[in-house]
Amino acid sequence: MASILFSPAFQATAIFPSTWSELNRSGPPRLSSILPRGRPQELESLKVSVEAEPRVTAPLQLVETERCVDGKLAAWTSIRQERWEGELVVEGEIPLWLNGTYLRNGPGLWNIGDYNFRHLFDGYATIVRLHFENGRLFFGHRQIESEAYKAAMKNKRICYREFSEAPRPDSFLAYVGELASFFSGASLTDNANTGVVELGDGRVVCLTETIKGSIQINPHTLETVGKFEYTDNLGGLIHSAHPIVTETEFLTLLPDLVRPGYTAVRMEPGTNERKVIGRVNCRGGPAPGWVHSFPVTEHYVVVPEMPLRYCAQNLFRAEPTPLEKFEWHPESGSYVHVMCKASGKIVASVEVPPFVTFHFINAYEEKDENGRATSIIADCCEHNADTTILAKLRLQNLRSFAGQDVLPDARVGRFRIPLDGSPEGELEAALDPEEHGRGMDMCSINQAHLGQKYRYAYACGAQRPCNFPNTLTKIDLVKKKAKNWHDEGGVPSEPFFVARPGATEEDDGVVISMVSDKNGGGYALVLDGSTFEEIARAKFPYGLPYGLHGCWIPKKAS
Ligand SMILES: CC1=C(/C=C/C(C)=C\C=C\C(C)=C\C=C\C=C(C)\C=C\C=O)C(C)(C)CCC1
Ligand SMILES: [Fe+2]
Repeated sequence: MASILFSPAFQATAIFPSTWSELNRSGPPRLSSILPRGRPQELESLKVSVEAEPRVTAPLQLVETERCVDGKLAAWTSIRQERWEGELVVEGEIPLWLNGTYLRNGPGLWNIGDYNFRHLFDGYATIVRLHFENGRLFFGHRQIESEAYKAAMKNKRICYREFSEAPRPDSFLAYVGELASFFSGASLTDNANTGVVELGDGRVVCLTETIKGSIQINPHTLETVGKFEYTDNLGGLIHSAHPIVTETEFLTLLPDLVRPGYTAVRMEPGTNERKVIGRVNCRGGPAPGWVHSFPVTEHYVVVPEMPLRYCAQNLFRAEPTPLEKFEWHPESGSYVHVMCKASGKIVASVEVPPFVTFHFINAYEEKDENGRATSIIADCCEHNADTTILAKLRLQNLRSFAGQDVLPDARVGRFRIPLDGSPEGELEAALDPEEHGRGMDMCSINQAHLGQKYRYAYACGAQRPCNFPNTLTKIDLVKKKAKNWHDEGGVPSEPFFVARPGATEEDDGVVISMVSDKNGGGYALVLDGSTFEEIARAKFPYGLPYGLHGCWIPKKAS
């Protein structure tokens, strides 16, 4: 019997489903008591009993090096337990107008017992919830119960093809029992670990790049509601991980791996049916370029075709390949296509310099004096056309930082796409990348400026030397300057901007992030959107794995 002291901050409901406990037999100790509820300030220091479970020589053990231990970044370690919920003690002041829920999704479990996954993007999804209510902050996390996760828990081995991991054929066949499935989309994962969106009708859906990996959750309990089934017959295996979601529509791109091209589709709130807006054929290469995200303007869908292209063989290959599911084809050219949202017609298709991006920031139309669009500006987090960032995100590299500056340079890549029929578009840095330490990814903007002219972007930048973006940066695209926030030795996740209700200035609001600190712990962070100064933080009961993307669900007016 061991005991640890938790600060009064944590009034926990600690729940350990048998699957988790079985999986991590030698893992973290179990909280055996359920702590009282009440204002944290009113609670005494709580002594929580923990019992270490007997170590067994089962195939599934949480390996010592994978554990979230003090003094080691929790960002690259598996989540400690399947779920937790409680109130956090807030240092500083959360603005009283900030009422609602920030949900953040990401890969949080990178091992099945002593079997360790290779890549950041392989982990089974962990959804985290920060609920803000009248200055108070409630926190929770939970595993998403995808088929891939449930099968791994049940069979104690990986059963579906993840980003860089593939099951041994006998694992999947034993699970699904059909030879044909191994070579079809059925063996691909539904591990919805990449993002989370609230649809216009209030349903909350976790996403990854497989269409089958669209999973509805309950935003209050984080419970998995079930698979989000699309009722149309559009078929296909993959879609962009980042649909554009507003109160009135859900837009996404479906890459066509058979006849290389992209179909843009729209789904209306209250329905599960995607309708085709239009299609564009690829201009180069054997397969469509990877389209993790794409931007829109008021009237157009911008379809990027990057030379980092899907590779159908790699999707079904058992052995890891250098670029995972992709191949680099610089000779195939790089293009940007512009599709009219109303008619589906292609109004521009230009060749651009080579680029590598996961995340578009925003796009807008530049207009002439008659209000006619003359060109499109589209901004993205651009990795200097260098694919090495994918390998840098392997867990072994992330976990082995020894002070060398190994993070490849990135910039805000600004495309200018002429709408006058010119064959070429431009791509340049929107500001000197030194402003943000030459690190640039995981961006957000004020959503009121989606598809519109905008001035500010929030992202993760770098303070070098580093092996991963380690700052939060606020970029002023007009002054071409950045304000940077940094906690030495820490790793912050996507800075998410939430506008103050009634605000008239673009940066009037807060920026929410979650930070893994150098001591193995972590905290929720709230920065002022305008000054970019810290206004509040709240320590988590333990450090969390790195998360990818979130969404804000404002408190509904009663
Ligand atoms: C890509 C395919 C799949 C899986 C994709 C997944 C699970 C996630 C992709 C996440 C990305 C691209 C995140 C990017 C983050 C960038 C960072 C943090 C950069 C920092 C550098 O500065 C499936 C689902 C396996 C299917 C096939 C295709
Ligand atoms: Fe993403």
